[in-house]
Formats: sequence, structure tokens, C-alpha cells
Amino acid sequence: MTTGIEYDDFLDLEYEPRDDDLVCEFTIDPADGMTMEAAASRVASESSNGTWAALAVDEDELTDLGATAYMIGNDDRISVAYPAALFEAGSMAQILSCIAGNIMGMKAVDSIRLEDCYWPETVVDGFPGPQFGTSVASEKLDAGDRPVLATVPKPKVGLSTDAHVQIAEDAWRGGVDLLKDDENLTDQPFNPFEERVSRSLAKAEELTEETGEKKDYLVNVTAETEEMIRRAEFVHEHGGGFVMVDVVTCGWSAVQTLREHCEDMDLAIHAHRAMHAAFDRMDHHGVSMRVIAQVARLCGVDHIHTGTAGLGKLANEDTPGINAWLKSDLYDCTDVLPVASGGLHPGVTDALIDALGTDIAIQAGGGIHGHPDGTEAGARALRQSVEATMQDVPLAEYAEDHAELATALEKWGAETPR
Ligand SMILES: O=C(COP(=O)(O)O)[C@H](O)[C@H](O)COP(=O)(O)O
Ligand SMILES: [Mg+2]
Repeated sequence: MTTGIEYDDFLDLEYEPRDDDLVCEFTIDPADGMTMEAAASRVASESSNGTWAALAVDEDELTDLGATAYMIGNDDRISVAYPAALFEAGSMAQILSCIAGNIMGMKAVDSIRLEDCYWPETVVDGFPGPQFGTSVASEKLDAGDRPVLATVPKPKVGLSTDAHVQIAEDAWRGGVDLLKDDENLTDQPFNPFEERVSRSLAKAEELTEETGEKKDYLVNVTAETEEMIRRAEFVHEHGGGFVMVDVVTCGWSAVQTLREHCEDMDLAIHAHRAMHAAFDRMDHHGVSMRVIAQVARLCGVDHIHTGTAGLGKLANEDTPGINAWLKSDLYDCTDVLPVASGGLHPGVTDALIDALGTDIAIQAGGGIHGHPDGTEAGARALRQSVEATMQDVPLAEYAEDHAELATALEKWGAETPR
């Protein structure tokens, strides 16, 4: 006996999602002449098992994996439920090819944005999730209850290895926990990977000894996948506890492979999100940062950049909401430490912690190295701004007997750079 598959089969406003459905919320703008219902059913169809033409299939030869558009809101939002059996366990590439694949370009909608996902346990269980998450603050570092502090040397590329290591030393001595490579610093001749990593990690050990606080390094291992694994092994062999990867430009399959190897080496993964804005910057089309963060958590990164709640130099989606999701219960999946970065300096630390809490990493590049008295003073100023905020003392008051903070406040005040 044959069964028909056509668009109407993918819309059922009475449908109640099952516990093991993956539910996705989209904002859509139907094309001219297309109703919300018609557009919604086409989205559900193309992202699961339908196509533009009606099909007749032998029932005995078909597992019905059709999605159901079951809710159409007043605000151009629709909800689509996908049966868990549609998805290959543990393959983020396959999941995204369904829920954020062809539908992003279909003519039935003028625009479509994947806003949010509700992940069922069956799908989450296919992924490893993070190894450490927020616990890095005490398990791998000595940050305790305060935010983890990190800095990226600036200029972001072009510094020699000597200059890079000197900046690292100054920043660690001044009070940051982590040195971080920038997103486009990998293995270039002016500062080759192996020399940079071996010398910086040796310096981290010295500074750990000197300061009595664990110092470590977010090493950018971004590369073609096999080379990336080789670089992660190099970090491990030289005593590093972290790697950094540009998750969007590398792709999720590479991240999944890296995560697998990091398990054996006890390395935490710091996710830089360069290029995320190509997907999430437009509020009517693409994939939200919220979903990108969800995907990153399932794939197993321990930290991810989620923005500054509007206090930095880059456009941000809902940072507090995304951070709350990263720390929320998700079956047995470990949480993720959110990283605030991009245009931060000591003068905004109080507002930042007020907006995002203390369970974050604060990363400042220009806001440390641009300090009039240099990197060490800049790092001290950032650390002082955190101490003040943790003790509930206004920054200006704390600055009265903390010279580095006073100089930073004089230079930047509480401005939000552009
Ligand atoms: O280099 C920096 C910040 O440098 P600086 O502190 O000098 O601005 C990071 O790449 C951005 O934070 C990325 O943005 P986001 O964190 O939003 O992904
Ligand atoms: Mg950067």
C-alpha cells in the first residue's frame, strides 16, 4: 500500500510534542502570496522528509520521519517538532543539515531565523558535552568565586614571540589567570606556534610559582582537523591545560573530533566564535547566538564567548539569557563557562558583573594593554576592579588607594567603546 507525502502532512495545530521530539522555534516571513500556515508546513517538510512535489511511497518501505509545524504565534514565530529518529546520534552536522539546512534558502519564505531549540534527552545523550565547564575556575585555576580573568595580547597579530611572551609575563604578574591567543593568531612566521607555546607555557609555570596562583594559556589550535589535533597534543606535552578553537570557522565536526581527543589529554576547550555574526547578527534571518551556544555545549566546549550585555565594542544578542541557558540543567550534560569579551576595560567591570554575575570569564585585550602604564598595570587595574565589585565597593572609591585602577578610570571612565 502506498502513502502520500505532501505539504499538508507537515502542519497539525493540534499536535502536542512528545518528550523525545526536538522542538525548534523559528521566526519566519512568508513569501508574497504564502500564508503562515503554508510557509510553516513547507519549513517542516523541507527540514525533515518532504520535498516540493507530492510523493507516493510504499508504506512498508518507509519510516515516517516527518516533522510537524504545530504552533503559529502572532509574532511570526512558529514551532516545529522533529521526531528524534530523524537524527543520527552524536552528529551535529547531520542535525544542522535538517533544522538549519535548505530551509535557510527556500523561496517559500523571504527570511527565516532559527531562534531556539528544546533538546530532548535522546539527542543530548548522543553528545559528550563539556568536560569541565564552569568548574575550570577552581579545578584548573585558582579563581574561586570571582570571574576568571583572561587577556589577549594586542596587536592581535604581528608581535614577535619575544614580545608575546613578555606581554604574557606582565599580564600574569599583574593578576590575570589566562593568556589567550587571538582568533587569527595560529602558526605564522612572525610568531610560530611551537616556539610561542613552549616558551609561553614555560613562563606560565614560572609565574604560577612566583604568584602562588595557577596561570595557564588558551592556545589557539585552530587548523585543518588533523593538524589541530597535533597542536592540541603539543599543548598537552608542554603542560598546558587549555586549547582554544575558532568553532564556527573550523566547523562542528572538527570541534567534535577535538573534544574527543581532549578527553584523553584532560584539556579544556575555549570556544572563540569568530564569524558567528554572519549567522546571528540579523534579527530576522539566520541562526541565533542562543542556538550556536547550545550547539557548542552539546559538542563539548568548556567556555564560549557570548558577548558583554552591550557593554563592549561588538553587537550582542541576549547575553544574560544565553548565559543562563549555558548553566541550566540539561540532563547529564555539564555546564559551560560564558566568556565576556570585546572592548572591555576596568571601568565597566561593575556593570558587567551586575548584568552577568560572577560565574563568567572576563577577557580584556585593549582594556589591559592600552593602560597608560602598560600591560602589568592594566592587568592590576582589571583585577582591582573585580575585587572592588566583589566587595561591593564603588570603583571610584576603590581607586582612591589603588593607583592602577585610578589611572584606568581616568582614561576610560565607564565608556562603551565602538
Ligand atoms: O580580541 C577580542 C577582544 O579584544 P579587545 O578586548 O581588545 O576588544 C575578541 O576576539 C573579541 O572579544 C571577540 O568578540 P566576542 O567575544 O563578542 O565573540
Ligand atoms: Mg579577538
